[in-house]
Amino acid sequence: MTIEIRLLGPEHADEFAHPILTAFGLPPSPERAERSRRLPEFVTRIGAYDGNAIVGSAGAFAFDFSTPGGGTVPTSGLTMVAVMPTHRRRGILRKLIERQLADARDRGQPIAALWATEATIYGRFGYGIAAFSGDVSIERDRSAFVGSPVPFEAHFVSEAEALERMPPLYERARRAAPCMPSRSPLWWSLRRLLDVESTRAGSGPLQRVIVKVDGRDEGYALYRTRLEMTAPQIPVVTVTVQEAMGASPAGTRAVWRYLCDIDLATRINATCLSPDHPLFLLLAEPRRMHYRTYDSVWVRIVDVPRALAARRYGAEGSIVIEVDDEFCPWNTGRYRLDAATSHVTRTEDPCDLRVSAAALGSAYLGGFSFSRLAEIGGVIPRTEGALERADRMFVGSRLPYCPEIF
Ligand SMILES: CC(=O)SCCNC(=O)CCNC(=O)[C@H](O)C(C)(C)COP(=O)(O)OP(=O)(O)OC[C@H]1O[C@@H](n2cnc3c(N)ncnc32)[C@H](O)[C@@H]1OP(=O)(O)O
Repeated sequence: MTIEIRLLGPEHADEFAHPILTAFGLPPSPERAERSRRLPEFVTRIGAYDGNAIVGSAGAFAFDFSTPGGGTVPTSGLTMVAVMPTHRRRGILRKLIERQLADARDRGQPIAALWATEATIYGRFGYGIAAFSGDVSIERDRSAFVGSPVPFEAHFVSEAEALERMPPLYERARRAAPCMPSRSPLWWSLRRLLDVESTRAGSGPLQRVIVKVDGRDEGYALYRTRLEMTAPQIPVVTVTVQEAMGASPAGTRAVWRYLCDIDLATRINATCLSPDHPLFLLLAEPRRMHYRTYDSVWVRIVDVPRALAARRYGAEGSIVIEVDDEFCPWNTGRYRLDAATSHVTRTEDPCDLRVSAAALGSAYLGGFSFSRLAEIGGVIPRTEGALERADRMFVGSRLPYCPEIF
């Protein structure tokens, strides 16, 4: 059996989707394929072929992730990875990832990122777990906030208004937290604001709300409601939040207060909230949001010097990091990082820290300290105080947070 790896154009979107639809048990959807064709972020479709039959696929979005300190880094967002069950465990995934990372390098994307279906798959390719998220189900009758209330106004907006007023609020939030992808206007309309039957999962139409504090747009909510009548004629409404974003602390407080005060609602459900989400401090009874966590984004460093130069650091000083990278051998070597300027140079100087590619992926956005990673072996300190110095540089004020599964 010879497997050929081919790059596919958007005109092959239907064929490209075949392996992932088979894996997830979904029927072909011309509408979904058309939407994916139109997304400017969807730049790479890789197919694995056995003769004329597609037997594996991997796609990649091109977007910019926010980095600690308010910068951004071009990112290859791996998506729709699947190998047909008839062809599993013959090395096809390995070939697809090799091609994805070569493609990312050609495009000048210093990092790659993904959401994994199974956490056991991607570590071997140098992806490190970089962020966690959680789902909540807030008990509305236990949703009192601590602190002083913030007066606000909430307004329903049309899709066109949402498309104009929500992206700037998202951008303000993105500057404050690492790991948030940039979004084109089409990403907004084809993914975030999309309101077709297949996206509703039994709930009602998408509600689009902007909250204003002191007369200024400060946050937004995208959500649906679902009414069920329980005996004896007791209405129970569940609010399912697609995205709720505050552009400022006041905006965050206002938008969640709005959601928690919707009449008839008993539960407010939301997904993809960061482990340091403000709700942990806003709610008088944070336990009553029933936060359940899972690994979210995995990061793979594709180009070490460019990736390190694309973020800011929390302490000054310099450090020499030696990277071991079997899968992307061009990364292997020693790098001196000057934290004040984010300047990175290759060096032959003795190293302060040795890190695996996956450990560097885990530390890059500040989700894990080098000290913590050293405890499980992905980081080896070579000089006195190196771990503490690296931690002061890399760990930011916010945990990485990706509000959306891609
Ligand atoms: C970013 C995303 O899109 S996440 C979506 C991932 N896709 C899915 O979950 C769909 C269902 N799963 C599949 O289609 C396949 O099992 C895939 C794509 C995960 C793996 O494809 P395969 O071609 O079988 O993988 P391949 O043979 O290249 O294996 C490479 C290595 O990964 C290991 N591996 C592959 N899949 C898994 C898995 N699910 N769990 C644990 N290890 C795995 C293999 O054992 C092999 O290890 P080795 O290098 O030590 O020998």
